[in-house]
Amino acid sequence: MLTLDNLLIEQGDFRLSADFEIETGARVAVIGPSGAGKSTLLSVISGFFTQRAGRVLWDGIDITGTAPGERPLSILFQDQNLFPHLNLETNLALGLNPKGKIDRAARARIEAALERVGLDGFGKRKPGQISGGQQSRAGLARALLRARPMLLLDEPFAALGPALKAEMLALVAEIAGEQGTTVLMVSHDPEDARVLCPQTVLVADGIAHPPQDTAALLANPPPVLKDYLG
Ligand SMILES: Nc1ncnc2c1ncn2[C@@H]1O[C@H](COP(=O)(O)OP(=O)(O)OP(=O)(O)O)[C@@H](O)[C@H]1O
Repeated sequence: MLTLDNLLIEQGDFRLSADFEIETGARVAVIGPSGAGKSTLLSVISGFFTQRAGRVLWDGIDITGTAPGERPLSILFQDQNLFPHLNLETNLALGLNPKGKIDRAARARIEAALERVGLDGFGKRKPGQISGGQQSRAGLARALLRARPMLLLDEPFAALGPALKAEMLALVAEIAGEQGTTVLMVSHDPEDARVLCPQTVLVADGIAHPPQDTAALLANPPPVLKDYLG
């Protein structure tokens, strides 16, 4: 279980509070107006940005002071955070250990992860030598390989066409289901929330609200969400 305990986030004039829990294995969309603080909330959970007050806990253990790489999570951004000068094999190996060392066991796991996302035989290619959709798959393969309890997605599939995006969301659902992964996904597309996430955290007016039923929220959105959805 992820617990955001009385979090207060400040960034210049910007303030955001969050005080709720997310059950293990839940899939939760994070939606709200541009600039509301969705990415910042994910940065605090992943440890790249430090909150003003409050704590982040995983299964009751305080991870507030834990370095990003040591937290029980993987995070995927739109650019898939792949290193352009390294081939996919090495990019994936860096998900396993910080030096990217590839022994026989690691190679087998990397090959299995690439195969799982439909990229078998692509290990020696660099990110620039594959398509955007394939880069998304490679990013997901690295997250899959790390097999951390939480997967944070910050609009990783926003640049993909509708068919590819649907395919990636289905792949996330499948892999998260198998590994029991807790998923938090920032998206501007309410359809993504509908498809992947039974629950949604609404971030608006300085508050990250506790998770609520996605279908009910989208069927009857509060004014701030209605304005944003158009
Ligand atoms: N380095 C910074 N210094 C001060 N304020 C910042 C900084 N970076 C972001 N902000 C502010 O923090 C707020 C939250 O930004 P954030 O990127 O988390 O919003 P978001 O909901 O993810 O937006 P979007 O949907 O447009 O990506 C914004 O109002 C932004 O202007």
